Amino acid sequence: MTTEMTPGVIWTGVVDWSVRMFHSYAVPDGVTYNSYLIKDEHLTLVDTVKNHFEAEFIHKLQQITDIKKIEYLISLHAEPDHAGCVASIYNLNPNVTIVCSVPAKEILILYNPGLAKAKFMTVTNDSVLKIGKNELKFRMTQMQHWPESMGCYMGDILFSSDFFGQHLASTERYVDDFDIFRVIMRMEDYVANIMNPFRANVAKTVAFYQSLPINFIFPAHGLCFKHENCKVALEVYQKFVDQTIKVKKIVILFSSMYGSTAKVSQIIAQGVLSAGYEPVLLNADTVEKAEISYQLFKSKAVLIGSATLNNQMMPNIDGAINYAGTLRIINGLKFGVYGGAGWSNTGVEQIVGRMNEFGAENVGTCSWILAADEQVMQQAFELGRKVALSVE
Ligand SMILES: Cc1cc2nc3c(=O)[nH]c(=O)nc-3n(C[C@H](O)[C@H](O)[C@H](O)COP(=O)(O)O)c2cc1C
Repeated sequence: MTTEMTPGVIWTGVVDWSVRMFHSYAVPDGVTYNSYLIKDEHLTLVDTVKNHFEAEFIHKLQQITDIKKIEYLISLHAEPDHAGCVASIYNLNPNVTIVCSVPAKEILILYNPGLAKAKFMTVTNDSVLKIGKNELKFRMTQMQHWPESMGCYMGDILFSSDFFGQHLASTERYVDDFDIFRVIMRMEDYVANIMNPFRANVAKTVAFYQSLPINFIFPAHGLCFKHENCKVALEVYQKFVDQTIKVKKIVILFSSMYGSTAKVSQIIAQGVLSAGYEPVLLNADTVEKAEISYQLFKSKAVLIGSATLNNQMMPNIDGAINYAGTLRIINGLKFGVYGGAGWSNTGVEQIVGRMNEFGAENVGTCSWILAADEQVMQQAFELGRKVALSVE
């Protein structure tokens, strides 16, 4: 199926319904790879799809046009989920001009050496491409994900590439026909897991996009936005760059072997609640790292509970801290640590050190040997409360 998004712009993407893990990023609602065909005097395709879907993609395009008639292929981002069929289009139509940023050209050729012979047009913020009645302008968004990404805009339409994207598989194309809260949640999850390390650069692009007279946003993943709903997408990114995206929640992340650390987590949650914050309990052994990162991204503080295993913190706590830490989600968080051990509480000490390295601020710890008695429970309650009260 293709969809006419607005007169002259046709969605030619594919829906990846069954994917659940995407570059180690859990995507429980699947993924969509969006591509758009602009019908103007010079037929123009904006992005392709992941190579696994080449057959479906080419079939779709052939239903609506002769691929040889495509004059420009705009490759906003050279990552294979969007540029995976650039070579396929070139092979069917060697006369096509591939329009991309300067660094994208090199990446596209590295991925597909056959493209070395293709016609390229590299563009910058000052470039204008006339395709007939319409003209395309470009906005470099380099190092706001990858080093070569860009957006492009045509009148009141913004083709935003990964900006405003969400990992969602859907038969609907516009947010208007979908659950908008789910879209917002998935967009925030995308920001946490992909965009967060690049906040300072993203802020400049958001300011620029806010200044455009946008009436349609066509991202490279997920649902699209039109009219008033464009504000919804812009607002998520504005809150992200303004650092006002957090809500009154505190994550309690734990991993336990024989249950004492798990049991204490419940008491910690009571302490958090007593201070007026909502506890979000996440078992690191059953919740995906991407979900943990999203919850930390939305939270004002974190309490981490871990048993000691072979003198270390539990492995899934280690993995979650590293994943969120390198995404810079831990930086600036207030935190408490708790946990049980058999003879020496090195796991708790190790977590404090790791969290400090990632720029978080320790508020306190609570530890015990083998079983948590009533005194430990009281200390745990106080720790939960203290961490919550430490948040401004
Ligand atoms: C495989 C294994 C390795 C362990 N290694 C350590 C250790 O290095 N240091 C320690 O103090 N306790 C160690 N323990 C003991 C646990 O930390 C202890 O049972 C603790 O109470 C578990 O907390 P939990 O009830 O939350 O699982 C180990 C236990 C197991 C099963």
